[in-house]
Amino acid sequence: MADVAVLGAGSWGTTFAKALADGGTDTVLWARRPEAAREIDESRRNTRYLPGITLPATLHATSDIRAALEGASQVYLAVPSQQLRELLREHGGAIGPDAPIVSLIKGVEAGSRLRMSEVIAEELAIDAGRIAVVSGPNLALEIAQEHPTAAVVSSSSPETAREVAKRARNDYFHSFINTDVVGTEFGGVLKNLVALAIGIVDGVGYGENTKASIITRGLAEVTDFAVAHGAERETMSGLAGLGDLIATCGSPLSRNFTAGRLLGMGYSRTDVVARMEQVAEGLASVEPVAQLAAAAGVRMPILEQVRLVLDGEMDPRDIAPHLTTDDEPIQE
Ligand SMILES: NC(=O)C1=CN([C@@H]2O[C@H](COP(=O)(O)OP(=O)(O)OC[C@H]3O[C@@H](n4cnc5c(N)ncnc54)[C@H](O)[C@@H]3O)[C@@H](O)[C@H]2O)C=CC1
Ligand SMILES: O=C(CO)COP(=O)(O)O
Repeated sequence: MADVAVLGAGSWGTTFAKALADGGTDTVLWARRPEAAREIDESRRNTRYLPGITLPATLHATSDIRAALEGASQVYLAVPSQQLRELLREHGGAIGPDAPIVSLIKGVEAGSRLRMSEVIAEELAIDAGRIAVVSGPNLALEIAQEHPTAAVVSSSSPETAREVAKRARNDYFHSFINTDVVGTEFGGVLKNLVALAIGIVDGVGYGENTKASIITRGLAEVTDFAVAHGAERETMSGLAGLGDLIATCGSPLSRNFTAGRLLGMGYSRTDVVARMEQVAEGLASVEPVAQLAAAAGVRMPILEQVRLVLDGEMDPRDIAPHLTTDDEPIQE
């Protein structure tokens, strides 16, 4: 029986479990595949997702989800967004009645268009104050290599945010707290879409001015969208907004950047999906975010152009000149 459980042993779940264990928290990691759990437990490696990383001996792994959840005082979720509901439906009953549930996921559910904290509240029928989300400039492999960084833990309950942040910290990972769950979650979702755009123009061969223009206008777009959905504007200039935008748009480690780059090089959406070995959440978020933006009356020209490129309706070379869809100059 461990003190906290992390569900999902991909690159982020494994890295986050390592960070918790390195901070002194007794942590168990649940992997769906028994051979993955065995490799982590016996060899202290997760070669598929974190090549070259030795995991701490204090971190344990299992493919028995009920055993992982037994007695866990906090539960961290690190599966792809489109798989979360099914996981909770099947195994949510094994989660202890008071344990805070923490989403590490950066996506929205297609169809329902719900944020992950909303999926958790709906599926587990629990109060929002028991739910927290973590977001920030957190490229998994860098953190697994112990490069220092920070994140923000957000919950409508400051007490829950504090309890989680006290665990989710160590010498190389620092957690701040806030109560703006909407802004913190949407920051993590929307930077993936801007990273797709940056990847596309990188794949085309455009340079730094193009990328800086897209990041800057992207932040304005992300902020308008998040504020229209109830977020605080300041959150978008924090770690979960600007911070994550900088990290994700500037790094070849980003899967969203990589997926965009392939699109920019001329690969189709189908080819890109087939080539990605890890989840690039932005690909699944484009449609639901575009629908949410339309419903809220928020104009998102960069997102719109990413959607057109993904659908094969726009030549990637045309994306950057159209930072706005207006013919008339508009106020920055
Ligand atoms: N990798 C990173 O740098 C970061 C990722 N995230 C977010 O974390 C979430 C997870 O991403 P990664 O770990 O990076 O993805 P990944 O592609 O590296 O791993 C996903 C893991 O989920 C497992 N999985 C897939 N479907 C499942 C299911 N139905 N039940 C149980 N397990 C299932 C896979 O086997 C795999 O172990 C995403 O929302 C991502 O945006 C957030 C911050 C950093
Ligand atoms: O969320 C991340 C960095 O903060 C990881 O980005 P990618 O999912 O694009 O790899």
